[in-house]
Amino acid sequence: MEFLKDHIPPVRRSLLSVPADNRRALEKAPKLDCDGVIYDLEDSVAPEKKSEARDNLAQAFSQQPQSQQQRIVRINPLESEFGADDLKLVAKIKPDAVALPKVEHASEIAEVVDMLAQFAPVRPIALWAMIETPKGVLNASSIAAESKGLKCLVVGLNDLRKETGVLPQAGRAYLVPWLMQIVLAGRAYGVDVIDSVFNDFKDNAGFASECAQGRAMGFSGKMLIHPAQIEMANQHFGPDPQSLEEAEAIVSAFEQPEARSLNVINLNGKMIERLHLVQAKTLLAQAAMILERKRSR
Ligand SMILES: CC(C)(COP(=O)(O)OP(=O)(O)OC[C@H]1O[C@@H](n2cnc3c(N)ncnc32)[C@H](O)[C@@H]1OP(=O)(O)O)[C@@H](O)C(=O)NCCC(=O)NCCSC(=O)C[C@H](O)C(=O)O
Ligand SMILES: [Mg+2]
Repeated sequence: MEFLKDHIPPVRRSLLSVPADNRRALEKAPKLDCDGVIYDLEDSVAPEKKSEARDNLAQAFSQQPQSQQQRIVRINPLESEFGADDLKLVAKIKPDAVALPKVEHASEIAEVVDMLAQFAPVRPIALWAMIETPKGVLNASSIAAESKGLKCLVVGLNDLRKETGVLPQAGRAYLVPWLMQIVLAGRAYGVDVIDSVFNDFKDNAGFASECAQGRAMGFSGKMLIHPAQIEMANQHFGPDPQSLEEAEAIVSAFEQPEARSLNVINLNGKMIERLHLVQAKTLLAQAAMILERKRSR
């Protein structure tokens, strides 16, 4: 896997949102098997608790300076009375990324990048954008194309439903065109795409079917609200045994001397090209990363 070493896309199957004012949840989060934690200062924290929530995060990060999980802090909008203080905290605790809610234009990302460069000039912090308003969806491609430092688009369907009047329905039929627009925008510009939260955390069948749909649509993972959703998200968005077996077979087939100078081969009645070899190697590398993380826990 030598050639992939610096290019393995980060694994983002499961991203658990944790309200930063909830000390119990903050304590639990680092021990959970999710790929990332989104520490929320925005909608899950009441205005009078924002300051306490920031203090909690400062304490949590100082107690655990490194983490196997990707750590993302979702701040309040910059134009709100809380945005600037949130960003100062981000500059101090240095998470892996800062998530900006309700992004509608690339200029909002640029503004955060500039402010962070002032507060924390040494190490740039990656940006994630929540796409959860009608303008956000319409502008998803310019947001992805023009935002330096942007690594992820995360869909927020609660806000999008609120803003558009689309009803929550199994199968998300009326939302699928917008979801695909966001997937396409991200993929066109090398920005990862994460599917929205599923609110009914006791409905396992509904959640499983939405994970399967999100995976089939091309999302890399799902934002989660409850620890009970982690395992299923990991299963649906992670490499399954059959895909791993197929990936091994593809790698091995291209290693045969007779395949070395071929760009296309017949593998058990299926056309396989070198682009499938790249996909196979990426999958195997991600699976190895997941295993390694499990072992070192
Ligand atoms: C939804 C919840 C309020 C439910 O909480 P609770 O009633 O405490 O659930 P349980 O009793 O089932 O909890 C069992 C234990 O698990 C811990 N727990 C629960 N949730 C979390 C969590 N998110 N992270 C870590 N740990 C968690 C409880 O503390 C219990 O532990 P124990 O005491 O040991 O038994 C709650 O799950 C919750 O607040 N979830 C997150 C809400 C949130 O972050 N909202 C913002 C993100 S959603 C979003 O972004 C929408 C988007 O913007 C959009 O527009 O769509
Ligand atoms: Mg929202």
